[in-house]
Amino acid sequence: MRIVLCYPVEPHHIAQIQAAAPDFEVVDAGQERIDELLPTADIFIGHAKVPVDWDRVLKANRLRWIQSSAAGLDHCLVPGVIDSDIVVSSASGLFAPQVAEQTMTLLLDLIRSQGRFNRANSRHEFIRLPTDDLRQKKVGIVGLGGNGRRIAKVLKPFDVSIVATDYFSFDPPAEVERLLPADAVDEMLAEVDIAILALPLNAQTRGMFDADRFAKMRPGSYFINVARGQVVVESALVDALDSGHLRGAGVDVTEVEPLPDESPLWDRENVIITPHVGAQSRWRVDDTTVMVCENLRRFQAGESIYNTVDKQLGFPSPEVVWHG
Ligand SMILES: NC(=O)c1ccc[n+]([C@@H]2O[C@H](COP(=O)([O-])OP(=O)(O)OC[C@H]3O[C@@H](n4cnc5c(N)ncnc54)[C@H](O)[C@@H]3O)[C@@H](O)[C@H]2O)c1
Ligand SMILES: O=C(O)[C@H](O)COP(=O)(O)O
Repeated sequence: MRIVLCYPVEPHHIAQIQAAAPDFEVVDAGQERIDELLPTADIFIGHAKVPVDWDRVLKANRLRWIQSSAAGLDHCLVPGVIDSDIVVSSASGLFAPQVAEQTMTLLLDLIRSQGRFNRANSRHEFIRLPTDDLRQKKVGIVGLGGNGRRIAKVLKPFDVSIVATDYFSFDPPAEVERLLPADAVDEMLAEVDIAILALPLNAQTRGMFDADRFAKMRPGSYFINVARGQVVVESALVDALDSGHLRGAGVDVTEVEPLPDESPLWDRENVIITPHVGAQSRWRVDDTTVMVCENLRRFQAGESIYNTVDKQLGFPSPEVVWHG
């Protein structure tokens, strides 16, 4: 039995995984050998950044479990995998602390005019501009999973009120005043000053923030995306910024990555861009390995695996999300 992995492990992480699954051969494919080695895997752990020939993997008929090292599963939930018996689990919630910090970075930079100050600083200009305030704002979080909940927890002490939407119905944490169903997103957008996207990319959410949806947002509101760029029709976001309907946007993810040189999102003082670094952390690989080892133990014991997804939905239910 073979585990093939491709997240950036060091030898001590491999030793940890080997100890958790002594009967398995553990092979570090890196990104370079992933396409070659995936058909030989019983378990795959990682996030392939290179094209994978999934037909070949499915034909080999060996793979039993994909443990994604990313929360987003758009890299592996292809139709053949969805229709197969392969179990798929995500890294949902694993990066919640750093995604929440990234959200705060984008939000505070935007509201406190840091984009303008950075540009002025690069010209050695000491300008004093009025800024906006975070306190007393109403925030709407679209997707109250691992990331959304942590964002709510970190935001609340800034004296904001928070509402959210989610696909599932559950008792929200104390920081969230009201949890609405996913299809009430327009109702929520009409009442908030800041919308934060923390939902997965799937067939239902691709292009969900288009011109009609941006028009539902309150005039002068802010938009933050720490989810996936393709949930947004970026030309519609640009139009909403150009018209002044939106006051600003902070994006860690964009429709095309890297963001093309000619994108109108560059060079705007009211847009803060970070290069998809929401999951980055000095502890990322260590934390991932802890979850991987616990899930390996559960897999071998025939117990339920954290973050197992209903493959038709593409995301895990709140009861199984990993909270560290
Ligand atoms: N910027 C980054 O580096 C970064 C890091 C981690 C995750 N992500 C993205 O963020 C997403 C969320 O991550 P997570 O760890 O919180 O995952 P998660 O699975 O814990 O949470 C996703 C939540 O979204 C909800 N949801 C699904 N469809 C919805 C809809 N139409 N409207 C409202 N809610 C909906 C789900 O019910 C779930 O509670 C991931 O799928 C990934 O694409 C980005
Ligand atoms: O979905 C995620 O977990 C993040 O977007 C991280 O993606 P990455 O593996 O490319 O950093």
